[in-house]
Parts: sequence; structure tokens; C-alpha cells
Amino acid sequence: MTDDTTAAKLGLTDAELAVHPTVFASGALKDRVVVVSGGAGGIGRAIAWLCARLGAHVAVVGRNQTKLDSLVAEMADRDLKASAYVTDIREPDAVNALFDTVWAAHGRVDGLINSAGGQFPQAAIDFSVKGWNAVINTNLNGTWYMMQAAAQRWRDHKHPGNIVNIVVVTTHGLHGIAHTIAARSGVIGLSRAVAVEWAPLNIRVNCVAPGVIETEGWNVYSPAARAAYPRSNPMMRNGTTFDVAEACVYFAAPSGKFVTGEMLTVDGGGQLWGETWTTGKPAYFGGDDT
Ligand SMILES: CCCCC/C=C/C(=O)SCCNC(=O)CCNC(=O)[C@H](O)C(C)(C)COP(=O)(O)OP(=O)(O)OC[C@H]1O[C@@H](n2cnc3c(N)ncnc32)[C@H](O)[C@@H]1OP(=O)(O)O
Ligand SMILES: NC(=O)C1=CN([C@@H]2O[C@H](COP(=O)(O)OP(=O)(O)OC[C@H]3O[C@@H](n4cnc5c(N)ncnc54)[C@H](OP(=O)(O)O)[C@@H]3O)[C@@H](O)[C@H]2O)C=CC1
Repeated sequence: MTDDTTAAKLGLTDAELAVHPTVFASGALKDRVVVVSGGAGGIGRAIAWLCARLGAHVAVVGRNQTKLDSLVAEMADRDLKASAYVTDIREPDAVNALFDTVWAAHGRVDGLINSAGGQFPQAAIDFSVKGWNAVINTNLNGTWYMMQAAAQRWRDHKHPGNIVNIVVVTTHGLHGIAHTIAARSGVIGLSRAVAVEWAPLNIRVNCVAPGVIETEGWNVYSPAARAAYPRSNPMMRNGTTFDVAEACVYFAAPSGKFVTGEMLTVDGGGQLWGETWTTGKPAYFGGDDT
């Protein structure tokens, strides 16, 4: 329940994520070590909870120590295994140190799920150089630094691994965030390319493209834009962070062992019907710009 002075939390709470029903068997990730970037955010948090509930030790990565520590404490309260690592994925030296530290602590890393990312809504014609670079550095370069650092260690340790990259739907109906469409298209192409190059190393690489998933990350969008999101797909509703988490675990667990270079879109059919205007729908297209 909320009152006038308390903003409602967007997305699922820790208490909900701790007990949300799942199709996966407990133990599906037993003894695995999974690195989740953006692990204290909305989607990453659901991924972290689900992986830990399935038996993994989860290394949650982000820039905000307090957010990470509070998640690890919530999970520890339920006897789930997680540890926090403050790292900016845009810093390659820090990313390499992160993987060395996690490997030293656990003697292995089995999976990497890249959920760190984001953007801001703006007409592309008005992007500043700094804004463009912030989005490309975070979503394309940062994701690549994480992928390469993980893969180099899997190669050096002769250890199998798998990567899941969270992207956005790049093919249809998502407007007002062209910088991120560019960055994520790069990640999708990169994932398909290295899925082949890294197959001899026993490394799988896949992507998950969420549609409208309510999280705190939505605070960069206007209330009017957000109010229209449920009408952006034929199911006429938003998805949940747990929907995305289960898609990621499908790839990360043995269920995905013969799947690589693939994309799973979790958008309620939005790529087939619907449109999402993060900046408001222009009158030209039949909207009122809100
Ligand atoms: C749901 C509908 C479908 C939408 C699909 C995707 C949805 C989601 O992804 S939701 C959740 C994801 N989370 C976020 O997007 C988090 C919020 N975003 C950010 O934190 C930033 O956009 C960031 C990812 C770029 C953060 O990078 P950082 O380097 O920390 O960026 P700064 O805040 O320092 O800004 C750098 C630079 O970027 C320009 N800029 C930033 N915000 C805006 C804005 N609202 N409008 C215009 N320009 C912006 C600006 O040039 C900034 O530099 P300064 O002017 O010097 O601040
Ligand atoms: N929610 C949605 O509707 C959709 C989301 N997505 C994508 O899914 C992913 C997760 O989104 P969501 O959970 O909603 O977003 P959130 O903003 O809730 O979480 C993103 C997390 O990424 C972390 N992060 C951002 N930049 C960096 C960085 N440079 N280094 C390390 N960590 C970083 C942030 O942690 P911290 O602040 O601690 O650094 C934050 O917790 C993003 O890539 C997003 O674009 C795609 C389609 C739709």
C-alpha cells in the first residue's frame, strides 16, 4: 500500500521474487557460479533471485554498493548465496579485475548474464555527442568488455561457459531511443558472431530481448509515455521481471545446452503488433506527442 508521500515501487519486490513460482526444478543451477551485471536493478535482480533459488552462487555487479549489499543481505536472509561486486562495466581494467576476483573466490565461473544497461528517451536528431557516447559505451562497449573477460578466462581454464545478453527489440516499433537500438544491434550481431567463434571453446552466447517490463529504470520515461506501454503489444499489458529471468535461465541452464547464437524475445508479441513511443507519439503518426 502506498500513500501520497511514498512512491510505489516499480516492478517486483524482493519478497515477491523470493517466492514467485517457477517452471525450473530446484537444483537446476546447483553449484554453478553466475555473474549478473545490473544485478541489483529490476530485471537483473529477478535473474539473481532465480539463479540463486536454483542453487547458484550469484555474483551481482553494479556501481552502487548500497544497492548491491542490500540485495545480498535479502538473499542471505533466505539462505541463498550471493556476493556483491562494485564495477563500472565501461572500465575494461575493472572488468578484468572483477572476473579475476570472482574466479579466485570460487574457483570457477559458469555463466554471465549482462543486464547492466540503459538509455534516455530523446529524438535522435537532438542527441549530443556525450549522450550518444554514454549509451554506446554502456550498452555496447561495456557488454563487450564483460563478454571478452569471461571468455578469456573460460579459454584459459578450459572451462565451459555461457553468456546471455539482455538487449532491446531492435526490429520493430520501439521509438525515441535510437542510440540504444544502435548499441543493442551491435550486441546482437556480436553475439551471433562469437557464438560461432567460441563454440570450439564450449562457450554459448544468446540474447534475450524484453518488451515493456516495469522496473525502476522506467523513471527516465514520462508518466504519459509509461501509461501507454501496456497498449504496445497484443496482450495489452506489461511483462514482469520474472518473465525475463526465466527466459535467461532457459539459456543458462542445461535446458539451453544445444542453443547458441539465438534471440528470445519476451515482449507479449509486441514485435508483431504494437508500438512503443518513449518520447510520446507524434501527431504525424496519429498521436498527441504525450
Ligand atoms: C519500456 C519501453 C521500452 C523501452 C525499452 C527499454 C527500456 C529500458 O531499458 S528501462 C531501464 C533501463 N535503465 C535505464 O535506462 C536507466 C536510466 N538511464 C541512464 O542511467 C542513462 O541513460 C545512461 C545509461 C546513459 C547512464 O549513463 P551515464 O554516463 O551515467 O549518463 P549521465 O546521466 O551522466 O549522462 C551522460 C550524458 O547523456 C546525456 N543525457 C543523459 N540523460 C539525458 C536525458 N534525459 N536527455 C537528454 N540527454 C541526456 C547528456 O548529454 C549527459 O551529459 P550531461 O549533459 O553532461 O549530463
Ligand atoms: N525494463 C524494460 O522495460 C526493458 C529493459 N531492457 C534492458 O534490460 C536491462 C535491465 O533493465 P532494467 O532492469 O529495467 O533497468 P534498471 O535501470 O533497473 O537496471 C539496470 C542496472 O544496470 C546497472 N548499470 C547501469 N550502468 C552500469 C555500468 N556502467 N556499470 C555497471 N552497472 C551498470 C545499474 O546499477 P547501478 O546503478 O548500481 O550501476 C542498474 O541497476 C537494460 O539493459 C535495459 O535497457 C530492455 C527492454 C525493456
